[in-house]
Amino acid sequence: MASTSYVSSLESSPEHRSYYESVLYFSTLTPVNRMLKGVSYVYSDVIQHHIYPTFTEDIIKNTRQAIYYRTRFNKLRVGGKPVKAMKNILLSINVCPDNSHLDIAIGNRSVLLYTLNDYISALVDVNRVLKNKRCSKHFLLQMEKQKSKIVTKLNQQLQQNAILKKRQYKTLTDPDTYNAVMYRIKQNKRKLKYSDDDVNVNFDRRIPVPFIYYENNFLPNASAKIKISKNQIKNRYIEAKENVDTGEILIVEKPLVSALYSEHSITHCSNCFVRCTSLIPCSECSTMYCSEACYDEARSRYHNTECRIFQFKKTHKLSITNLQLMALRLFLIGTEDGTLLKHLMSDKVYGNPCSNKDFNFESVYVPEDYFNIHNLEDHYENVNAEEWHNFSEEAAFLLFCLKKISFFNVLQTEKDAVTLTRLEEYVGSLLLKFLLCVSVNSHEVIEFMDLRGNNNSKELPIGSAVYPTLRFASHSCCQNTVRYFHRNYVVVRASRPISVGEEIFDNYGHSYVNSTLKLRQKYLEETYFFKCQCIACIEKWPLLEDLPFNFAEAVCLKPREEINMGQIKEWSEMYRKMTLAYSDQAICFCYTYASFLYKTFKKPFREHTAVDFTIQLLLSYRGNYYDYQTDVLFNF
Ligand SMILES: C[S@@+](CC[C@H](N)C(=O)[O-])C[C@H]1O[C@@H](n2cnc3c(N)ncnc32)[C@H](O)[C@@H]1O
Repeated sequence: MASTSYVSSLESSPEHRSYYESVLYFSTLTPVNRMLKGVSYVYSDVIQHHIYPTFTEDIIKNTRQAIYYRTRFNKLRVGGKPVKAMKNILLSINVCPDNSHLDIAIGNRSVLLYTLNDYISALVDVNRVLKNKRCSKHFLLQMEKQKSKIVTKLNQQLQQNAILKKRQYKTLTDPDTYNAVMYRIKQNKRKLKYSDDDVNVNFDRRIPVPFIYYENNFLPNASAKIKISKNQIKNRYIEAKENVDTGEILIVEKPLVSALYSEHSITHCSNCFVRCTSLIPCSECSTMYCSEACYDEARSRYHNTECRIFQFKKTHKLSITNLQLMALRLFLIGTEDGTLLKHLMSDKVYGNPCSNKDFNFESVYVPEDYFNIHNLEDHYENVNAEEWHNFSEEAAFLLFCLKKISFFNVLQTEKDAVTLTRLEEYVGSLLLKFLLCVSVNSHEVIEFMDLRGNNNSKELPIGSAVYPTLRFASHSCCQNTVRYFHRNYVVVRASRPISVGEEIFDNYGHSYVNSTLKLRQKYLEETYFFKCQCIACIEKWPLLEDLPFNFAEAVCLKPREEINMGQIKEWSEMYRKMTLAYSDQAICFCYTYASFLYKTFKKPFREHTAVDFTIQLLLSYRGNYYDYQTDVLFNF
């Protein structure tokens, strides 16, 4: 690492420019020049001001530190403090180089997991240690004993499950409660599926990610009932090709890129976002994965280069934001770890990050093709000078990190210097472009927690992601879809009947129900650069508390005498008595009731909104759902 060249070049660099001077400069440039020159303009300021004084090569992995945390773990575990003990053993695993001490720490964690009744995770940990055979004979023997204890417990649990099922069957008379309980038992059973030598376990043992029933020939992650269309105002958007029923699945997909929020880095897999009590670390940096399979996938897509950046402890202290991480990953995936760079730079279209080569509506959509990454919406013409300045600084920081790990030396460009080479400048502009893309195309990934002990449930944001098909969906303040997550997969379903030719709408975070017209319009204009013209905005629908709620007051879509009011009364009573836990019956009833309401009464009506909420809540139980009473959960 030739850090000395920085010293000499920085000594001769100009005085640090003021922020306002910089923003003023950006205001004089055309949008294209901001994209092409922005990073080189701020580059020397960024390294001088933010990075250089503290940026030293400092590998995180450290056996001594790992042993220190393990010793603390042992004291805390024996002292009856499992949560603190778990945190310490995770830290030990996190900092430990890939040697026998890592196996000892993993074996120790297995013992704690066993006492917390988390047998599958305990088994996986033991199997990892036994497979590696790196510890002493004595320790391996202890692990063999631990394994037989765990397997016995798992068998007992399976038997208990069967007994519980029979007992519930006899005692439960209310069909809703019965179904909710059966659903929990089913979940539990799924969690208990294992084989004795499991190492690569899929920890998401709740409900599998659903299938798309009608396959789309062009959009591999979407139902055949939708297509991408285009108009002048919105650019691309999603449209129904056929009538869609309430509850139908429209999209199921993995992210193109995602990034876990750092506060969940020792409780969730960094690649698939599953909550997992037996995470393993990357052998070089502190990133944690649920399995070898996830680790391998991350390495094959983006982690090899990113890992070298993470290995600088100080980089961690400066902290890369989620937005930056996703932009970096987009860059690494799109350019195949830099191998395509020279080819792209000399390409007539891709050589200019501002060029607009449109999505190809007539061929099969391959999300990871550079072509499709390049055509992500970036709004480069709408970003103001101050934002350009800030985005340029963020891109310059990423570029600096790439230079620092010799990314460009491999590509045979000039060595470290403050003046950027043409290739480096090009990479800077791509990073800048991808930062813009991520800021308008990403979604927050949510986990749903049932905190029944506290009489409370909550949605926990765990990371962010860009989804290859969902990214085409426009916003509406009264959207016609509902979305939920399985790990970082997204599932999008219709939340009401959608007719052929109607647009499929997502919601970008502000709904007419809980956000005023002024607030949501401001948010959408500032963040997504458009003025919302959805029906709720045009008709100025009131907030939830001011909506009509009485069936007698609701405006009907057909003559009132044709409406079966007896049926409405019956369904509305059933709806009010429903248990708010997932069951197939409950969700089917809500779909039917929602379809009926949307076909019968004009929006906005409070009952529509209530059923929309219930559908979202019930579906949340199907995705990333955790129950404090039955799951082993840690929040550090
Ligand atoms: C996530 S992208 C959606 C796909 C985008 N239209 C495209 O062609 O890639 C978000 C952008 O779509 C446009 N958009 C989304 N909803 C819109 C709406 N209701 N009206 C007008 N433009 C909208 C805005 O330009 C927004 O920044």
